[in-house]
Amino acid sequence: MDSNHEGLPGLEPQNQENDRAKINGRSANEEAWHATSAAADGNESGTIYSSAVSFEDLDISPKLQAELLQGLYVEMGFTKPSRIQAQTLPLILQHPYKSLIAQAHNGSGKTTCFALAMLSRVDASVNQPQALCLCPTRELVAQNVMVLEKMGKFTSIRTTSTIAVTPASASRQADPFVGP
Ligand SMILES: Nc1ncnc2c1ncn2[C@@H]1O[C@H](COP(=O)(O)OP(=O)(O)OP(=O)(O)O)[C@@H](O)[C@H]1O
Repeated sequence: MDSNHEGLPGLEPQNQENDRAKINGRSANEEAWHATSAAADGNESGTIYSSAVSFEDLDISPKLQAELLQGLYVEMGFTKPSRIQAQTLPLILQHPYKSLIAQAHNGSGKTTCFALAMLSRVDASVNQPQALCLCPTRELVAQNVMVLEKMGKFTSIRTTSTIAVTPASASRQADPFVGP
């Protein structure tokens, strides 16, 4: 978030963000996305890496480019990459592929970074699992599957999920009175 924002008196930082988002009529996620996107438009070009101004700038697989751009524009409703997307996607999509650890604010668009990378780097003509996304919670599994299905809607790529059942999670499921 913009570090120049004055804090709202009497609120914790997280509550201040939520409150500011409510005042602007946006969800906290939307607010965060607008803030990071605005920063990307500013004069913060100190990076040694190239960054993408548009989704067309990216090395999306030529075989899937039209379908994935349709997914991004039509299904997801995006117009241009957010800052974290602009900075990371060229690294993930360009040969030689790099391993990447990235950190950015909640709601800054990180999911698209790995979702688009997974969809672009699989070979849709090969009918076998080619990309694996490990998630720490079942809610994130559901959220990521939804994004992958929407973004990949115009491709023939299929997404499926599996949830590990541990003794602890199995006993929680068996007892309806134990919390999530
Ligand atoms: N390039 C973009 N243009 C417009 N909206 C976007 C863009 N990228 C992401 N969004 C939207 O911003 C919201 C937050 O994106 P996303 O969930 O990918 O962020 P995140 O960084 O993964 O969040 P979290 O840290 O909470 O998991 C979503 O509603 C998503 O559709």
